[in-house]
Amino acid sequence: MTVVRQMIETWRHVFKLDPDRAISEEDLRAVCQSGTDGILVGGSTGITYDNTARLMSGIQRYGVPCVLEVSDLSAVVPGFDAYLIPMVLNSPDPAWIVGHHRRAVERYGDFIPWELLLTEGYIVLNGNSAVARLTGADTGLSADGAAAYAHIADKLMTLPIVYLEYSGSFGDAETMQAVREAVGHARLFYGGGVTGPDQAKLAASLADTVVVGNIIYTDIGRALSTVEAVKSDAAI
Ligand SMILES: CC(C)=CCC/C(C)=C/CC/C(C)=C/CC/C(C)=C/CC/C(C)=C/CC/C(C)=C/CC/C(C)=C/COP(=O)(O)OP(=O)(O)O
Ligand SMILES: O=P(O)(O)OC[C@@H](O)CO
Ligand SMILES: [Mg+2]
Repeated sequence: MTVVRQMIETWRHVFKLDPDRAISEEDLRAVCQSGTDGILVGGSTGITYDNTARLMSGIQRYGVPCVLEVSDLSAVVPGFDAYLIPMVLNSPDPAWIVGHHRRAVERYGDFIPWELLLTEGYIVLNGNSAVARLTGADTGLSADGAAAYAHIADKLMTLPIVYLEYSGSFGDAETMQAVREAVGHARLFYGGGVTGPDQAKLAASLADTVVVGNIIYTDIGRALSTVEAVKSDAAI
């Protein structure tokens, strides 16, 4: 197992910071010193080399693991602890599954530090999210349909991460349960609509790793409260 795989195996809670959104120094420090297991840097639109590099530098002052979730080839910045590479499994457009990836591998070739890369099999389920619009993901899946993608990612593709993505809204319980049952060896990431302790505990009871994003920018206190909620053993 690679070092970065070992690292994510320990993650229960991570914050996702978007290079395209402003955050104060005070809030950045609070997020980085919150006791979270890592910071994911990522977003689906407006991501540039400069805003990504600036955010990376800000986070790295605090010593928390800092990982780039690559969404744009022009914004691959050296210096992160690891690179997560999304594949949107329920997109009908192969560009979001392997197309951009082929271009990236052609472009970076021998310079790719493969031991720092991990692939994420995304299942995108909130049709109103930016990532669903960008990738045209088929968000009308039943619980069984979502679980089928999870089986494909976990068993046929043996991906290290299955990412159940409801960005902007909290997930459907039946679907979350079905995906949980389908994922065996992969790490199950859940993200979407975790805005306080109750949702954080519920997500933590089903997923291995809970990702908290948008609430950082609207209510920092509630965002910080999710760390302890996820890391405490009790599930609601
Ligand atoms: C020396 C050195 C560092 C070399 C570089 C090595 C390297 C990392 C090379 C790249 C290798 C590679 C294969 C790259 C893939 C390139 C690529 C562009 C792939 C496409 C990825 C993809 C499917 C993107 C779609 C969007 C997506 C899934 C983004 C993930 C993050 C996400 C869902 C954010 C949420 O978005 P947000 O904007 O917050 O949405 P809301 O508004 O709904 O909140
Ligand atoms: O922004 P939220 O809704 O918390 O979702 C987190 C993350 O899964 C987004 O990619
Ligand atoms: Mg977001």
